[in-house]
Amino acid sequence: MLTLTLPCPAKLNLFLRITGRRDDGYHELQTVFQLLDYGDTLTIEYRDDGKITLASDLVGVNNEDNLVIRAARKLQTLTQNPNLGASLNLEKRLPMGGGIGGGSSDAASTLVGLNHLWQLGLSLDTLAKIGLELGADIPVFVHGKTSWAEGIGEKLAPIQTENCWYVVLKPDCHVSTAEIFCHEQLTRHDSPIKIATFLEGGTGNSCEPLVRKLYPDIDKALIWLEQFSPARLTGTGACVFASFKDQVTAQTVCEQRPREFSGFVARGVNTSPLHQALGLLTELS
Ligand SMILES: C[C@@](CO)(OP(=O)(O)O)[C@H](O)COP(=O)(O)OP(=O)(O)OC[C@H]1O[C@@H](n2ccc(N)nc2=O)[C@H](O)[C@@H]1O
Ligand SMILES: Nc1ncnc2c1ncn2[C@@H]1O[C@H](COP(=O)(O)OP(=O)(O)O)[C@@H](O)[C@H]1O
Repeated sequence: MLTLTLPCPAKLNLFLRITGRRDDGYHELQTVFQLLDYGDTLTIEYRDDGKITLASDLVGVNNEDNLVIRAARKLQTLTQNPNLGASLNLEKRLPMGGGIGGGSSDAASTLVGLNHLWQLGLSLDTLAKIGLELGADIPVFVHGKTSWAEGIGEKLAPIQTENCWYVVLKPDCHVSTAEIFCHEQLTRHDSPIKIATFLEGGTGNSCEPLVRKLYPDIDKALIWLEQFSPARLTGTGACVFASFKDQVTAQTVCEQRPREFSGFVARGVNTSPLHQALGLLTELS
């Protein structure tokens, strides 16, 4: 097959605790990455002239800085085969800087897709390690399973979460992950918890108090969504979310949102739509 069209699903952080800080400044976390059946779409066309090109509707990011191109070039360098190339086309649906992992998921689909198209035969573990050098959130999308995560998000253990629907709201602001992690008021010493505590529902997002204070629009979105179901920040924001038992209820809530928030409804999935599209779980895991 010479062309692949692949999903790049979003994630939510169902909770987020910051348990420490490494010598390199990166923070150690505990989180659950919940994959969603909603995301960007990446098309990859094989080329045999060694060129890598990208067409993208992402505004504000140069192609050379786009994680898709950066991931493709990194993999190409490792292959040491000057003929392997690709024309990539990225259709963005996920808001940038939303804490829902759009750029990371695009990069993961690039790595997994090119591995397939270029017939490199690299394992998901190897692809995840390559991805981790580009961003802490890439490994979970490479492995493609809703997971309990530790370390900086690279130590992953798949878990099964309840089958539910999420309303995700994006206030009209952009949160820089680096800004939040550098902030002096960030809580950095949460005690580690066990999975049972998460399953009992006794957890939150440690970035949320600071982000709410710095971004009043996010605070407003959380207050609005709380009317319907417990609401939370994902990652370092800017998106907030709440879960619902069925699609109709979630859609009804989403449609009532104040127009200052964009939003979408998505189903939580335990296996990534990317892996379902490629039938990868049996082939590579
Ligand atoms: C904290 C999370 C939770 O999902 O936030 P979101 O980005 O999704 O909101 C992520 O792990 C983020 O992952 P990602 O967005 O890939 O972060 P990176 O590009 O690797 O890092 C951006 C910057 O954030 C800081 N950073 C990031 C992750 C981490 N565990 N500790 C950090 O201190 C570092 O200053 C780094 O330079
Ligand atoms: N394909 C891409 N999609 C989104 N952002 C990208 C992409 N490539 C590079 N970026 C950069 O990565 C940053 C984080 O983007 P994103 O993954 O959407 O946010 P988050 O990490 O908050 O979920 C953006 O601010 C942007 O500068």
